[in-house]
Amino acid sequence: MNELTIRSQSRCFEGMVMYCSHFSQCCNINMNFAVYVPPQAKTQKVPILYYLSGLTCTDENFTIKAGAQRYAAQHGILLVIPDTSPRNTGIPGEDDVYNLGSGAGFYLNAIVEPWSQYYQMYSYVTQELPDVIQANFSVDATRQSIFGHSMGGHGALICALKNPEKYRSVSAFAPICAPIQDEWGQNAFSAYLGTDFALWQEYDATELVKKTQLSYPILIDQGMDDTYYIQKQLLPEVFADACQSVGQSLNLRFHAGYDHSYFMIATFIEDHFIHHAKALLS
Ligand SMILES: N[C@@H](CCC(=O)N[C@@H](CS)C(=O)NCC(=O)O)C(=O)O
Repeated sequence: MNELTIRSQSRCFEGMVMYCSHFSQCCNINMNFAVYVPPQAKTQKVPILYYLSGLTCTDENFTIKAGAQRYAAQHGILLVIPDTSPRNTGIPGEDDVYNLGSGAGFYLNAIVEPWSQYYQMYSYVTQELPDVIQANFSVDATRQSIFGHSMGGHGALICALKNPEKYRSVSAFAPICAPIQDEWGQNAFSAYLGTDFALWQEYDATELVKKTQLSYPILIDQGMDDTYYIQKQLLPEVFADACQSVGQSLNLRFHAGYDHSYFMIATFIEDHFIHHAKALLS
């Protein structure tokens, strides 16, 4: 059940970048993910940091662009980078647009046919994938954290907020912060979740933080020249207001001149590792 196919592996900072695939029970199809196994895993069980990518990404974008392996090796943290959706499901139109279907799973469990047959990304990243990682790598499953970018930054926030005990820390680069209030979110939620507004709220970070607070601080970095920030797809201020109203600790940092790209992520990735290492290694 947890059998992995290793598509490729390359040595990196004395550890290993591995591209893997496996049959996912909950998504009902083969899924891809990338892993960075730090050198420390040769002799001990290491903590795990999940990274959820944004719209249009595969397991490759972060792996090749963020420069994360240097810091994962330094801190002895195993990185897991799932794909952003099931692929090649045969659902009509699945590859037609960048913000729905392939590359746009939104880390939720779809209830509307035909998406619901495959698009169970919330269960996949919070339950099935952690089981697969535990069964196949030298990890300490009691020590795991999560971060992500854009759609994946939102994914990280909801996974943490819905599971306050499961993760030790959370952070995000330019996350979508209030999907039920922006166009990307409304488009995806109506396709995947239908018209049940109460269910929409169950997958919205701003709504969730009003109900459940985390005992640890949330770190968010946002570039001020980010087109999607300017177009109000991300709405970090709305999330910040909700955090403030309920006393959730949030370190929201704005950076002049930075856009939505992986250049921004590469610039601030070290700080995110410091943030997570503090929680994972204490
Ligand atoms: N409008 C863009 C949206 C895609 C986009 O900016 N995706 C971000 C995440 S929301 C990303 O990480 N892209 C891949 C990359 O930069 O490597 C498109 O049509 O491609």
